Amino acid sequence: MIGNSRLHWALFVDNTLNSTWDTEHLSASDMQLLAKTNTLPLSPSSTRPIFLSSNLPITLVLASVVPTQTKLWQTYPNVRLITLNHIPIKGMYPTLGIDRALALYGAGKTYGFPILVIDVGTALTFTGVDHQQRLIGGAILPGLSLQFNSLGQNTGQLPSLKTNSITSLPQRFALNTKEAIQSGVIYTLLAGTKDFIESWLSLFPDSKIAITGGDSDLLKSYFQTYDPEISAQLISEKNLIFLGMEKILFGNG
Ligand SMILES: Nc1ncnc2c1ncn2[C@@H]1O[C@H](COP(=O)(O)OP(=O)(O)O)[C@@H](O)[C@H]1O
Ligand SMILES: CC(C)(COP(=O)(O)O)[C@@H](O)C(=O)NCCC(=O)O
Ligand SMILES: [K+]
Repeated sequence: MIGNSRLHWALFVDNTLNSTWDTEHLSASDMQLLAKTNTLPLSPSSTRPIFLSSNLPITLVLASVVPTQTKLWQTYPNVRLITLNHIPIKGMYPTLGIDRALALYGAGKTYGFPILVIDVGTALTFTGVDHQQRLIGGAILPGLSLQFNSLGQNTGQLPSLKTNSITSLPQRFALNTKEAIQSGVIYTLLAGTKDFIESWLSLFPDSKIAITGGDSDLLKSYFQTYDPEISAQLISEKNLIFLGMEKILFGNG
């Protein structure tokens, strides 16, 4: 899965999700080497890729929301691209992100329909589907890092905060710059997310709510203090997209 911040990898063995890891986006020259040697990167995103090779031909199944990266990866041998046409959800609009459709399908098949998926990634998305597997719709806003970075990059005096520097809920009425940014971004995100959840539950009272993405643990931990009742309803699953892929590729579930 090619996301906007990084690559998310999963190994499927015997038609089953076996393991997952993340790497950085690859360069064109890395890509040429991979294609030539029929190898794939196996490493955490913080270090330089090392390469996994196999004696068996590996089929690479690709889903992407980054067209430049999609183009690069299509030079790899044995590559299959997953598109919206493969996803049995009704009423999807043509430009819906494939990551949203896969996560929605993975979540629905795993926990049941209807379901609302909250993906706290580069962008933060809400995506909801009803009992009949029909897309109801959703919303897109900047994710946590994007909000912090846009403040840091577009002002003269504000620092670009890192999400990992914030471990607990900040003081709401802050008396320094760093905490004022944390308070503004986080309390607004919590209030907005709560409002989307309540609005969804008023339409589908028996719906499950699943949360995924790079900053989902962080958002869920803030909710534990901010609104324990909502927090208890959030099903955390990092692999929603790959559960969706598993079901589409192998019909599991
Ligand atoms: N090790 C990490 N590397 C990059 N981003 C991370 C990491 N851990 C948490 N994050 C957060 O996750 C966000 C990206 O979300 P994620 O769902 O992983 O990516 P994508 O949007 O590429 O699918 C980043 O903006 C960052 O705030
Ligand atoms: C909204 C997204 C940018 C989220 O991407 P991500 O944060 O997961 O990298 C992606 O799903 C996308 O490009 N969607 C297309 C527009 C839409 O879904 O309506
Ligand atoms: K994502």
